[in-house]
Amino acid sequence: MLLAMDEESLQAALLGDAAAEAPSTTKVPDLSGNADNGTDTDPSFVTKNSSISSTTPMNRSQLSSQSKLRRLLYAFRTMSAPYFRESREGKCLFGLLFVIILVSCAGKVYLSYQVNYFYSALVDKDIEKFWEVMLVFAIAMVCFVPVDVAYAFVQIRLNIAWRKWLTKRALKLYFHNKAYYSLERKSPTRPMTLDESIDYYDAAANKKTKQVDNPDQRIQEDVNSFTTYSLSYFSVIVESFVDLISFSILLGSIMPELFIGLILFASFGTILTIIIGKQLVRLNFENLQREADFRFSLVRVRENAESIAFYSGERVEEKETDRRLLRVIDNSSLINMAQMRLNFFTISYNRLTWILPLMIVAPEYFAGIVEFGVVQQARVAFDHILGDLSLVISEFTSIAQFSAGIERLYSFLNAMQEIDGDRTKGDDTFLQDPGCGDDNTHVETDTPTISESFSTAITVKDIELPASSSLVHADILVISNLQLATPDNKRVLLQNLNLSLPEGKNLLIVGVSGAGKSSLLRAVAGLWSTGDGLISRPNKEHICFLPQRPYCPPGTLRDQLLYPSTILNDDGSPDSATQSRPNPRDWDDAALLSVLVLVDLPDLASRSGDGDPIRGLNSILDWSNTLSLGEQQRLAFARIVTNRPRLVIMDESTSALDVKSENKMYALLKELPLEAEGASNMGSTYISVGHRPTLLAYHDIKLAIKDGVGVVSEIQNSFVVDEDFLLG
Ligand SMILES: Nc1ncnc2c1ncn2[C@@H]1O[C@H](COP(=O)(O)OP(=O)(O)OP(=O)(O)O)[C@@H](O)[C@H]1O
Repeated sequence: MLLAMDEESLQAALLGDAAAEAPSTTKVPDLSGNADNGTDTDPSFVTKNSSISSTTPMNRSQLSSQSKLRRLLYAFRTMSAPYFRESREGKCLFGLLFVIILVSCAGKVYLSYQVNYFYSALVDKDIEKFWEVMLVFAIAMVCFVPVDVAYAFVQIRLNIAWRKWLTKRALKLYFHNKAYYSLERKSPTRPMTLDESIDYYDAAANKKTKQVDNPDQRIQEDVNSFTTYSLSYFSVIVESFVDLISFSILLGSIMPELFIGLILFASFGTILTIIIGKQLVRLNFENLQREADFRFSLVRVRENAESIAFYSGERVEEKETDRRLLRVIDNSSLINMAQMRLNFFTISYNRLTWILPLMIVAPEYFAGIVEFGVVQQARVAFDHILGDLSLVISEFTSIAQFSAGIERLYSFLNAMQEIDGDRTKGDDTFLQDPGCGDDNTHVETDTPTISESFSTAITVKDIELPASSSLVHADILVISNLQLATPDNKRVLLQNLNLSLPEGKNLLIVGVSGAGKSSLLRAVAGLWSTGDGLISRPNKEHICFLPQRPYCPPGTLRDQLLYPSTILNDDGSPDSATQSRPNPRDWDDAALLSVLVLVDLPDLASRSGDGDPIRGLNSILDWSNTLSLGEQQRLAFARIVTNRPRLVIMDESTSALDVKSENKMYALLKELPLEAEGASNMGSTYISVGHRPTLLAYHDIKLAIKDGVGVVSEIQNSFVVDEDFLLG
């Protein structure tokens, strides 16, 4: 039982010494992140474990091991406390659950006394007493049914509420300041080779990097198991504690020798279980990771089904999924072996508990020292105390899974905290609500790597745009002394770039493939910040980015047309995060159908609605796989019409269109009246990245990127295909 153990042996058991256990060929993820050198790299633990540095090498493993349990408890506390601090419902349900558990325990103790009377009445053939006890049993049964039902109900209700809160909070943190993008950028390019993947995940587990794998699994599965396990352990621990105290008093008073034997027996069993089963924690940690990797490989196939089918790449995919499956199976076999070793012990231990109390009590009964009823009562008390003291033995497998889950979830939430430049670090702010809609334009995605080449990051600032009546064409984009490097800081893509773009003038960015054109757009969007310099551009509400690969969110055709202004609150008002965008309600069916005509998709709605265009607007399809790439690109232009941004930034967003359609889309941009508040009466200003010479005709200024240098020039004659296109 947790309470009866000394901390050192318990933590050693729960977390194991992974490094000692590891076979020499496999690196084992160390759950503490400090096994290698005794230095904890997680800043949130530094002050707590600062004593480690002053310890002698002999004590280091002990201390390191001790910090593992502390780390686990610390992670548990920082993840669980915010909910109960913030939520009134959580506090009430928790209090109610606690009271119900106490009532339930009191009932059990009371009934154990009745068991004593019951058996004594049987042995004495005391009919009156027998029926008296039976009546008490009947009343108790009626009274305890609602208590037991309420127990289960409140526990599940609290679990649902807590899971909802924690998942929503994790999602908020995940989406705030584009943490989802930053986390993904820190992940390796998939698919990895088996060895690379092991190295990568070990690095993540050791916190040498801030990489976290499979955030989807952590949000969907790990949060759920964290709340479920936490509550069930809370119930079990409170129950066991009350049980232990009351039955210890009972057994100690009626049979002290049995009580002492029991304590020794349970302590011995717990320590041995921990020693035998400690490997299970590490194996369970890996199990979660490998299962998620396996699932991810299948999701990837589903998402890229057409490309794989064209390549006939089934064998490659099958081999890769097989390899990932094998990793799951290998680990499952190891878990099975470890479980078998544990079972050998626990099953023998449990069998022994059948005869042990009888062996101790029988001599006293035969000697006539105690009555039969007392023997029974002692047995009941023995069973209870043994169950309480053997909690670690009986629950070891699930404790191991719980520990692995805590570690995974904590490292995920911690990575999001670290990545988000807006968030202050510390226990009190760990799961703090980041608020909504006020993301920093500057995403600190890559700050940790900057120091190698740059002492500062690129600064992105919002420009205040003049109102529509303004005759002066103010600058809509200003780039000053920009140095841009790749996030890994290995390559400088742009040096000393200066550029001003007045509103109403359109910019074309050209250069060979890999020159850094898309990267410049990423810097303007605030996604990449490795480098130096200043970028001033309008607030993101006034910008629309059309990425190289069109994106179709899940939803109706209407949602595709309005994205990203599709969010409405429950009362029908626009979401506060997108308030400056047009209200989706302003776009009725007829207006949306006319937008489809504008972007050359006149029959899309009726096609999608089996002849009924209104039905088509509300139909939900897998748009990415239903529409051709060119259709998806035209749909992206439709979003510009509905969202009316002041600045449109396009990354090869007409690459799949024929020249005529391309011309039509650009003409649309030039003529598009801007209705958004404060907009000018000229069309949208746009910036394009592209390789086609035909694009020259739609732009006024050209930025040619070559060997890290950007040259800005006016486009004089769009009919001359200049050398930037021919030579790159
Ligand atoms: N996450 C990343 N980490 C490191 N390097 C990257 C990353 N993403 C892109 N790069 C590299 O940065 C360079 C510039 O990429 P970018 O996408 O800007 O090229 P581009 O000029 O838009 O090319 P294309 O015309 O082919 O789209 C490329 O060499 C690319 O390999």
